[in-house]
Formats: sequence, C-alpha cells, structure tokens
Amino acid sequence: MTGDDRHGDHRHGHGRPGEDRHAAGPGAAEHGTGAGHGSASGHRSVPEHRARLSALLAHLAAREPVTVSLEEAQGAALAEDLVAPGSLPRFDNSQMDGFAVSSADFDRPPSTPSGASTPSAASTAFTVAAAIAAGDTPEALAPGHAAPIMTGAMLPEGADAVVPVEQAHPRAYPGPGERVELPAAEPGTFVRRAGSDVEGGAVVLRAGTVLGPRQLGLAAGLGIGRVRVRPRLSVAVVSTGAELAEPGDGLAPGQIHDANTALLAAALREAGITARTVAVRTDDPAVLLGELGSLTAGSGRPDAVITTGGVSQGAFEATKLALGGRDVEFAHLAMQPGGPQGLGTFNGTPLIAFPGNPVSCWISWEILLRPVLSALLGAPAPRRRLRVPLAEPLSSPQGRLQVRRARLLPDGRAELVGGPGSHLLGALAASDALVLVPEDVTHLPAGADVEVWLT
Ligand SMILES: Nc1nc2c(c(=O)[nH]1)N[C@H]1C(S)=C(S)[C@@H](COP(=O)(O)OP(=O)(O)OC[C@H]3O[C@@H](n4cnc5c(N)ncnc54)[C@H](O)[C@@H]3O)O[C@H]1N2
Ligand code: MOO
Repeated sequence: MTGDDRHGDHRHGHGRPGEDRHAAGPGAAEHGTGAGHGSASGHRSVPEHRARLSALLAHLAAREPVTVSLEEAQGAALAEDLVAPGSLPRFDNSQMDGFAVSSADFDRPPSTPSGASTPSAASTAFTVAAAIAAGDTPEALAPGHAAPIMTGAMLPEGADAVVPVEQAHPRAYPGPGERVELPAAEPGTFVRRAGSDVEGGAVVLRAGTVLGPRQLGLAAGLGIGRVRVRPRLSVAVVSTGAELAEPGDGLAPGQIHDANTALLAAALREAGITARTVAVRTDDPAVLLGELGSLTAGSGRPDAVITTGGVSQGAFEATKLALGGRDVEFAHLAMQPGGPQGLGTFNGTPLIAFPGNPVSCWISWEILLRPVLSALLGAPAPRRRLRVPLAEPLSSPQGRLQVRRARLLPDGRAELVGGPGSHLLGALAASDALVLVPEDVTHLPAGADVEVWLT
C-alpha cells in the first residue's frame, strides 16, 4: 500500500469553520425526512441510511460516459448496449484437426482404385486435397476429395463436415493426390457454423453490464477495441486515529497497524473505483480538517471521501469533532457491526464516515455503500445473494441487522467464521460470505435458511 501519508503536515489554513464552501451538498437539514423510517430500536434502519447515501451520491450517475480501451474498461459499466458488428464465429470453420469432406460423398459406393487397399465397409476412400491451415482462404472442395483441415480453419466451399484425423486411415495427413479412408460423417459434424454463437447485429451486452474478463473477451472477439462506459469513480480513503502506524513500521506501546486503509482501498479498487489514501495519524480535529480541505480543493478532488474512525462516543473522536456542526450528520444504525455512521459533504464533496473497527469498515462498504453504487451507477455489480441453511445455531441482538462473516461450505451450508466482534480481522480474512440476520431475529437454529451475500 502506497498511502499518501501526509501526517505531520499541519496545514490548518484549509477547511476551518467558515472556509468550508459546500453549498451544493445535501446537509443534515435535508436529511430530515427519515422520521418513521427508523428501526424499532430507535436507531436508523439500513434501508433509510442507504436512501440517504443514494441521495448524497445521485449526481454521480449523471456524469458523461467516456470511450476507453478494453484494458481501461475492466470493472466499468457499459454506458450503452454493445451491438455485435459481425457474427461469431465469423465463418464456418473446423472444430477439429482432421479432414473437411462433403457428407454427400459418403452416400456414394466406396471407390477402390487399383493398387489401393480395400476400404472397410464403414469407410469411404477420398482423394486428399491441399491442406487448409487456420488463416487460409481455402479453394472449393471437389467431389470425392477430403482436405486436411486444422482447428479454426475456414471450411472450403463444398464441404459440410469434418472427420477428426484420429478416425482416418492412415491416421495422418497424406499429401495432395494421395488416398485417405474416412468413416461416414453427418452434415455439420465438427463444424462451427458462422453466427452459431453470436449473430451480427445482435445486442450482446446490455447498457449497465459490468465489464469483467468474460465480457471483455467477447468484445475483443467481436473486434471491438474501445467501449463507451460510465466513468470510474475516484474515492479518497482517509483513515484517522492517533494509534495508527503504517504497516511495515514498528509499533510504539499502544499503537496498532492501520488495516483500514489497505482494506478499503482494495475493496474500492476491486469494485472498479480509483482509490487514493491519506492516513491522519492523530486525533487532532484541526489536522483532519486541513487534510480534508486540501483533498477537496481543486480540480483533482475525488468524487467522494470516506473517513474511517472517530465517529463514536469517545472523548477524542476526531472525525465527529472536526465535522460536527458542518454539513455532515452522524447517526447510529440498527446494524452490527457498522453501527456508528456519518454522511454529508465537505467543501461540496460527498463525505461518508465509517466507524474505525476494520470489520465495521468492511461491513459498512459491503452492506451500505457498495449496494448504493451498484444501484446508482451499475458498477460494481451487486453481490450474489443466496438463501442457504446455517451450519450452526446463532444468536443476534434484538433490533439490529446483524452481519456475520461466514464461509460457504461445499454442501451449500453457511459456516460462521469467528464471533460477531468488529475487530476480528483474522476471521474476516477467512470468510467468503456475509450472513444477514434480520433486526427482529434473535436466535436461529442450525439448518435455518439465512440470507447470504457472496463476497
Ligand atoms: N460508549 C460507546 N463506545 C462505543 C460505541 C458506543 O456506541 N458507545 N460504539 C462502538 C462501536 S459499535 C464501534 S464500531 C466503534 C466505532 O468507533 P469509532 O468509529 O469512533 O472508531 P475508533 O474509536 O477510532 O476506533 C475503533 C476501533 O477500531 C480501531 N481502528 C481504528 N482505525 C483503525 C485502522 N485504520 N486500522 C485498524 N484498526 C483501527 C481502533 O483502534 C479501535 O480499536 O466504537 C465503539 N465504542
Ligand atoms: O457498530 Mo460496531 O461496528 O459493532 O463495532
């Protein structure tokens, strides 16, 4: 992780109260419509918080699409339908290394030229024509002839079937004019018909499709080198906390290594988002304000800022202290982990405040922000959601959506990994799924069906 660590650069001139020009951002006052949408626990519900995130980021859906190379397009969502300029396969071609023949020739009585061995009743003797390699433009096949043909090579006019070389006698490619015996083949045998995969002119990918390896392979196979996509988001991750040290550096007593920067930046990049990172290794709100001020100034500012840490009830909550009273609101969600959250704007840039515990960060991204981005922008693609039986019983706090880390077992059951604690990085790394336990559920027996998101 090459974090842009500007700790120690105390530029207090930026982002002080009164310097924060954020007229466009949806401030706390505009979020006052949530009454009645809270959870039974009195905390804000997850759908309500998602709706606020969606309103905060809605303008990002209106950005002009861009035309980019396939390499640059990975992870982006198509801005328009992708239409096949031609067919796949482009032309009738061979699926096997063997001999191109006309199936009609098998109907003729076997020919036994003088000096040739008598073919078996099941095969027919052919005169060998010129061999056809992939990339060749073959000559038409004359009746009674079989052309050695390689996989992918264009079928010659007059041929409608291919016999693999393994079935030929001799099991080889005799020279032109020599003889080869082949067993009968139906029309179309081992022939890959033009357009049998994709028809020219067809819509092959719908607007909004996220471009991964398979989609990019299709575009390339169709000869499409550049695609029109929704522009990539750029997000800055600002981790905060006086206890944080750079991974790789030594620790003073009481310090811990910063996991959130690497975790969130990787999550963003995996989602096709450009991520930059800033570590604010102090609980001084003025330093955080300075960093946020310089981050959100100028044309290079990100589309959004995510902060981690400093949003709970402690005495040194830098994020809350720095941003409280500005256009950022703080709330406690009916979710665990990931309860304390903030959102709003700083200098007009959307700002989302995640809690500091690493698992809380991950859950906040997976359960709150990622689904909002999927719905608004198409990318990243939504996580796959399944209902599967639990491998073991669990209990969950009343009035909270509890999100547990789990592994999907080969038999299709979800096995919990670690407990519910939001500091359990080891268990998080061993998981490949999230189990969502609804707010009103406090106990589930083994075998109960649960909602699982594959991560
Ligand atoms: N009295 C209360 N205390 C707490 C409450 C509460 O409601 N009342 N909520 C708890 C919950 S739930 C969470 S989640 C955390 C949220 O705390 P903050 O967002 O203020 O985060 P911090 O206090 O800065 O850190 C919490 C925890 O995470 C560690 N941390 C922080 N940043 C990183 C990082 N970049 N890499 C690794 N670990 C990090 C930090 O050292 C703390 O252990 O508050 C509870 N408390
Ligand atoms: O809401 Mo916190 O994320 O449980 O530890």
